[in-house]
Amino acid sequence: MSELPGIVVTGASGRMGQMLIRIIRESDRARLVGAIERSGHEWVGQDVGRAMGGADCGVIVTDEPLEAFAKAQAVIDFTAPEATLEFAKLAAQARAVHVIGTTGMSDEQIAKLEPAARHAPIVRAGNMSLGVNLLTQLTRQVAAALGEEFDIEVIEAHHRHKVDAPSGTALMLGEAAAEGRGVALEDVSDRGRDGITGARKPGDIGFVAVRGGDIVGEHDVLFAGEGERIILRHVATDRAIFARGALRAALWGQDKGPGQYDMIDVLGLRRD
Ligand SMILES: NC(=O)c1ccc[n+]([C@@H]2O[C@H](COP(=O)([O-])OP(=O)(O)OC[C@H]3O[C@@H](n4cnc5c(N)ncnc54)[C@H](O)[C@@H]3O)[C@@H](O)[C@H]2O)c1
Ligand SMILES: O=C(O)C1=N[C@H](C(=O)O)CCC1
Repeated sequence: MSELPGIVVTGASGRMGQMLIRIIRESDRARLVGAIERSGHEWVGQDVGRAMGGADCGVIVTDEPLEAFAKAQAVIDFTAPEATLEFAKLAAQARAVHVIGTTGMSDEQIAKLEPAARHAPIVRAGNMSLGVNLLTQLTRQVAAALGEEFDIEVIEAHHRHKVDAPSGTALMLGEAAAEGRGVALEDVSDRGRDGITGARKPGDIGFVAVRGGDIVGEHDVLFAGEGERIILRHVATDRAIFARGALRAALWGQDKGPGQYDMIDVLGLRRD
């Protein structure tokens, strides 16, 4: 029997990094072969099992990604935009599948992934859970059915440590709503109201971001009409849903050619 795919986790000490390491170590379909942290981080040089408060697992945290990627079949990366751009180049060099969960990337940064995707598969999604990816489909359908007499607002809530807004998930849902309406999100997006804003513009898609405590991630897509409202909601209560989705993407990518993919591809939800 051939060896299980080897996976490297970047941002090993982070909320998602630790969850990913746990899920991969529990899996009988993949092996953890590397853990990356930024230079100077106290975990560098330590066994990642021990750094996480358990027993040694034989994987030493390193700040030398290329060396680690060269031994792997996939890299799972939930870090920060600039780090992810660097990891994309290195994963492409190693011909490893790069699964990107990092959010808050600008359009310019996303465009910079293209050269890497010419050499190896990249799977990127602002939310790797099955539930949210299904919700994007429902959002597109409802937006297409309702028309502009229903105002669309995407309301998201996350923990106090989150650094980007709107969340990657909120933007996915906004994109889906815009697609359903046959418009470009950038033309109708309303992000951040303050002061005398004037009345709501018909057709706008609004975003509201709540930050507090330990909220894992909650998203409502509100369709507000005259005399009635529809609310599509996803509530995440456990980061394991994102980690399981990312591992699924890493395994799915093993027999795919170079290119950019998302979780709709991984989950087989693409319609045409
Ligand atoms: N797509 C999804 O399903 C999903 C789910 C949850 C979180 N996220 C996103 O994942 C990212 C991380 O979230 P988090 O809550 O784990 O954050 P976090 O701050 O807990 O972890 C980020 C980790 O990345 C590390 N890091 C930063 N720069 C690095 C570098 N150059 N080299 C190596 N490591 C580096 C940090 O040291 C930290 O350990 C965010 O963008 C978040 O929005 C996405
Ligand atoms: O905790 C976070 O940060 C999350 N980020 C993703 C987003 O921006 O949508 C997914 C949910 C959790």
